Amino acid sequence: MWPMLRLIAERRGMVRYMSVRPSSEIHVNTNPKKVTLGYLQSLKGRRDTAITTLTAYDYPTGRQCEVGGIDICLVGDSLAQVCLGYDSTTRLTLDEMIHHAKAVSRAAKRPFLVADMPFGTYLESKEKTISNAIRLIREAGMESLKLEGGEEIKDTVYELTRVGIPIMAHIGLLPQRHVALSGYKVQGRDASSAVKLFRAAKELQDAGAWGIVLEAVPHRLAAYITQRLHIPTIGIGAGRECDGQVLVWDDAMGLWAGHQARFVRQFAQLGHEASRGVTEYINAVRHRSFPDPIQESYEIEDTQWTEFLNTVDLD
Ligand SMILES: Nc1nc(=O)c2c([nH]1)NC[C@@H]1CN(c3ccc(C(=O)N[C@@H](CCC(=O)O)C(=O)O)cc3)CN21
Ligand SMILES: CC(C)C(=O)C(=O)O
Repeated sequence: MWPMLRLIAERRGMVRYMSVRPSSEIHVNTNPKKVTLGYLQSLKGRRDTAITTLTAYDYPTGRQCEVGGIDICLVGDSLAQVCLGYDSTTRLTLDEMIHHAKAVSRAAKRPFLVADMPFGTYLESKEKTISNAIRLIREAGMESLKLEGGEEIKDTVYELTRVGIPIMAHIGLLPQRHVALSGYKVQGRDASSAVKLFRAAKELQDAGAWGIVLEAVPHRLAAYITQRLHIPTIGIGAGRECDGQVLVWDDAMGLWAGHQARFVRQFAQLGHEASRGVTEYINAVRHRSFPDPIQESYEIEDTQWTEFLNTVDLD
């Protein structure tokens, strides 16, 4: 856009969120080929592009990710809250996760598919963890699994990686531990907790994680971690220096009516649109303008109708 036009548009709030960089310089993967770990790794440290991730919970959201060209579809355990109406992700069962992840994998073929291991499914024993992980890969068609936790879960990450299951780590704000952490709070805001997070990131990388989600950490810390790891970082509330970004589908699309974290930006207002649609539908039904007798209804030929009436009149 011409600088003058941009200025006018900016003043009118039309390009509030547009990058200052001309879009021609931004690398976009238009390759319809399957997103692989190798491709994601190749995006590490790239300044001219970023790994795009959205959560998906069912066939339609998986389909939108597929068609829109999203790199990673995450079947996050936020599923518990945004789709199933539970008050915490800790309520989600493995069977519920598998049921939804299956639907996503039927829809999203090109994106790399990652599912959260639900709370408690990777804590009991090594054997139980591996058999739960195998169900998510075999039954649900997932390609990788995400685990919340710091250096205390590095052995689990190692064991799963060793049997050939690609693992994504997740540090910072850990929603599965919201009770232990006294709520959903930004992590790594003081020097000692920042050190812990940095060390955890390195340990998880050494344990074999192929990538790591950084949730709700100061952007300077996320940038520091990103620069010092050789695996991609995917941020949520972790600033723009991460190798990629992730948002919850319902947050990004304006479908979530509950609490919105500071890091949420709505890229569409589907909730408003759906409310408008419901109201319009109710009005049309009550005013008997729906359905239209020609466009939205079916005919029976006059001769058939007469024959019908003659037949029933005889009864
Ligand atoms: N709709 C939705 N979006 C999410 O991102 C999300 C879920 N649900 N459910 C599971 C977890 C929970 N998450 C959350 C929930 C709340 C905050 C939050 O309110 N954070 C405060 C931080 C305040 C502070 O420590 O200063 C904020 O105001 O951003 C953050 C992440 C992320 N996940
Ligand atoms: C917010 C993302 C990273 C997540 O873990 C989830 O959707 O559960």
